[in-house]
Amino acid sequence: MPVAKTPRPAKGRGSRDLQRVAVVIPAKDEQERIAATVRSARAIPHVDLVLVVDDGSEDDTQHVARDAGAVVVRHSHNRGKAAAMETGAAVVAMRDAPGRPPRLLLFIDGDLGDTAVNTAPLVAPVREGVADLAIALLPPQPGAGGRGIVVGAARRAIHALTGWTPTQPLSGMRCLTREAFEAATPLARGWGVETGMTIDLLRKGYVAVEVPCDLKHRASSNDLKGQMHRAAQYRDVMVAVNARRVRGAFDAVRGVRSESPQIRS
Ligand SMILES: O=c1ccn([C@@H]2O[C@H](COP(=O)(O)OP(=O)(O)O[C@H]3O[C@H](CO)[C@@H](O)[C@H](O)[C@H]3O)[C@@H](O)[C@H]2O)c(=O)[nH]1
Ligand SMILES: O=C(O)[C@H](O)COP(=O)(O)O
Repeated sequence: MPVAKTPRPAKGRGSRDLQRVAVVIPAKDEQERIAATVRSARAIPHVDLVLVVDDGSEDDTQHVARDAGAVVVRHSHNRGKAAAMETGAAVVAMRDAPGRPPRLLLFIDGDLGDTAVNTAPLVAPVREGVADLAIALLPPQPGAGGRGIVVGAARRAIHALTGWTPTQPLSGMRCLTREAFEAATPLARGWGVETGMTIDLLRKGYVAVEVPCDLKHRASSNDLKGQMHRAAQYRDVMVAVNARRVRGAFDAVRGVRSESPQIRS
């Protein structure tokens, strides 16, 4: 059984029982699905805050999310998913209560709809100190048109830099401790955020697990829009990876030792 880098307080001494979870939802133009996603996320055990970061939507995402019971903050213009995650984490920190452990952060996408509650299995391994980072493994998605090019590139890069071969390196549904989140900042930009976070945390000795979750999202199809989206994903993943390759080479020259990665699946 893996053990997280940072031990959690023992059960029964009060602290772990007080550990709450904030769901953070970066959302751009998600008015069709955000209400169902928010309502479903509110049903996840230990969640006492559902925060939607409206990333400069041009539709009614912010009002629909608020009406569904979320706390909503908004970027006045679109800044990309990673920036929305950083905004969300900063707002959660402002709302963490003194005397309580900082909330765990559960990042989920805005398009999960009624299946958002099925990210609940990501919380237990982090809350119980089995892992610092729990990443959702999704079942095959109907209508998905990818050929595995971006996924394959991210997977190979993570393996080359950490020794771990993740099954779904781009999966954005992930729960982590506040400490691990801070260790992963500044986040890689845009669509490189998951790949960068996984590399950074494993290199620092944090423990990652992948957990199957029965989720359904709006998968990109094979049309022009889908291909453009994949091209942007590929660009951002490669920027994140190359920055970390360079940093790794610098650290090697300066004699900085990364902790041996703790990897479980
Ligand atoms: O500028 C943007 C674009 C998207 N989003 C939100 O980010 C989430 C993920 O976007 P989506 O369009 O659903 O992306 P996917 O193609 O489904 O992305 C997959 O791959 C991404 C990495 O490339 C991960 O971030 C996602 O979690 C994963 O589902 C959604 O809630 C979006 O509303 C933003 O907040 N800002
Ligand atoms: O559809 C997906 O899984 C992502 O957009 C990545 O695309 P890929 O299948 O080309 O890796």
